[in-house]
Amino acid sequence: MAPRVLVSDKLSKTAVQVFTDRGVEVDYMPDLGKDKDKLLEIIGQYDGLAIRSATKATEKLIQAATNLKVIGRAGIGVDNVDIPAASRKGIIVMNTPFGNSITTAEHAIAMMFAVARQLPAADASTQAGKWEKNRFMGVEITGKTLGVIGCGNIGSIVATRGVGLKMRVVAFDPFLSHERAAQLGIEKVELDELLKRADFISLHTPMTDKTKGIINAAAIAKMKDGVRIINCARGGLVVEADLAEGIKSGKVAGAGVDVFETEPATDSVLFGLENVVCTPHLGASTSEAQENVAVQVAEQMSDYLVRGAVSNAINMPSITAEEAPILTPFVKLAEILGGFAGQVTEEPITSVEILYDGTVAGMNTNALTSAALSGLIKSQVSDVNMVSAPIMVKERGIHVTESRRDQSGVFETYIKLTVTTETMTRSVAGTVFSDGKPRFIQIKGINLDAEVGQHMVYTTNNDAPGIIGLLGTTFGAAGVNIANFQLGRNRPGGDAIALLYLDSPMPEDLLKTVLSHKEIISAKPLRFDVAEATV
Ligand SMILES: NC(=O)c1ccc[n+]([C@@H]2O[C@H](COP(=O)([O-])OP(=O)(O)OC[C@H]3O[C@@H](n4cnc5c(N)ncnc54)[C@H](O)[C@@H]3O)[C@@H](O)[C@H]2O)c1
Ligand SMILES: O=C(O)[C@H](O)COP(=O)(O)O
Repeated sequence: MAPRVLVSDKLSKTAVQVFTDRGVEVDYMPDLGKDKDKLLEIIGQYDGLAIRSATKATEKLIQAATNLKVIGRAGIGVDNVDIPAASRKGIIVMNTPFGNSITTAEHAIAMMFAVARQLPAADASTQAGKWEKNRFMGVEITGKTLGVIGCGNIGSIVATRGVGLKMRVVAFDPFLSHERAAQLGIEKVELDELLKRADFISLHTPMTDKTKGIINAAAIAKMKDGVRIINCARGGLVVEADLAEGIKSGKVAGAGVDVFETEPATDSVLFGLENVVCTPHLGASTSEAQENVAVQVAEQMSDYLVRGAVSNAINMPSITAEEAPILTPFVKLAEILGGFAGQVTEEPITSVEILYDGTVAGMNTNALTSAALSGLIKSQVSDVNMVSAPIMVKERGIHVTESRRDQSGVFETYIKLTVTTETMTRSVAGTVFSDGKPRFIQIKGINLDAEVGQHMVYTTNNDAPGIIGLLGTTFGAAGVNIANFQLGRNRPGGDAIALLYLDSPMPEDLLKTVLSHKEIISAKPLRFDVAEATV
């Protein structure tokens, strides 16, 4: 059945064509984002949800989204999506990080000019027939200092446009390197210095605990008299009441505000103040940007729903469409190894170590680790996948490490997963054969070569004659067919293990019978999510 996507915000209609061309059914309801109840009622029918900023993907909506696999944001900010809730539910959240950057940077520059020359007020006055030539005395931009807070995709475009306008540009961004600043022709400075030096300040950070309210009364007090502030990033970055005070006192000569603490902003302390230019979150609103983000999000969502490729996901490592088929058998292997460790380990796991050896070490190991963790935790929680597993493992305080090395043994490639609890360490390794099927090749350091089946049993015993016959007879007597039987031991007469691949699940009373044999130390039925053997 074709996957179904709901578009609940005003995306360019080109998105509909992209979805359809790629075999995805799409319902285009651009005003639905505002109708929370209706959205809640129908969201369960969809595999994908495509949004802009009007739809709020809250925890409540996510809980109701029983089939949802992906939320695609046609734009940059994902603060309208409850990412932890989506991750816990295994839903990928993706955005389009570049599609509207130029457009938004241009809006910030437009705001800077509008504020420097009071264009909106001058326009309104002129069209009202007042001809107030003396009222609208502006300032030049050339030679002024532009302070950019947050110098990522948009901030760096604003910065270079500033340089092009013959401004001196200083930027505050803890993640901006001096080399990158030099490349952009700007100066990297600390926040206080930026506040002290800038004639214009433009904000371009995401909304985080650290950036919320970054422009408040204390910050404004440190600024130059007559500073002009532009915010085309997120409303909460500026404390609106403090900015309004700054404007009223004359400390701040003007502000360009595209984003508000509460949106839609139908009322604000900033409305009606002298030289405050407001737009209704128009930063990304050009036909070019909207076409870019709509096409991109529809391509990304379709690629994921149809081909398993992941790009620009906030909560999952990327997997390209080219690598998806190569990665798939290894994703399965990693999940099986995690599944084995999760099912046989009966005490709390404190750490997991995953070793990638040989060719697999050069693959997308982030995705493989997510798959291994998903397998590991599946025995404890029913609803987990590669998106939710890392977060669940973290919540359980399990420490995860990854290592890679060049081919070190007879196998061209293998994955080894080691789990540690308070009392023991257990490892399991596996590989993918040329038939694309996963195999167990080592358990507890004991070599073997076992196919993976849907129903399996893992037993341990002291190496002694007659165990194969004993297990064979016991399973035969219970009418359970053994499809494959693999044994291994560390030394003659030492620790021995057996992995039995069964054609049907192991009945409870058969397990009791197996455990009643004094030669058998432990027996654990296992289940793996692989195709059932045809008998
Ligand atoms: N008005 C609009 O319509 C519109 C359109 C697009 C994007 N946006 C918003 O613009 C903002 C920037 O988008 P972007 O694509 O440039 O993001 P980005 O991730 O490329 O850049 C953000 C930059 O902020 C920096 N940063 C993070 N924490 C910081 C801190 N505490 N102090 C200083 N810098 C910090 C990061 O290092 C990064 O370089 C986002 O909030 C986004 O949602 C608004
Ligand atoms: O983060 C973004 O991309 C912008 O805020 C644009 O939001 P919009 O899609 O609602 O215009």
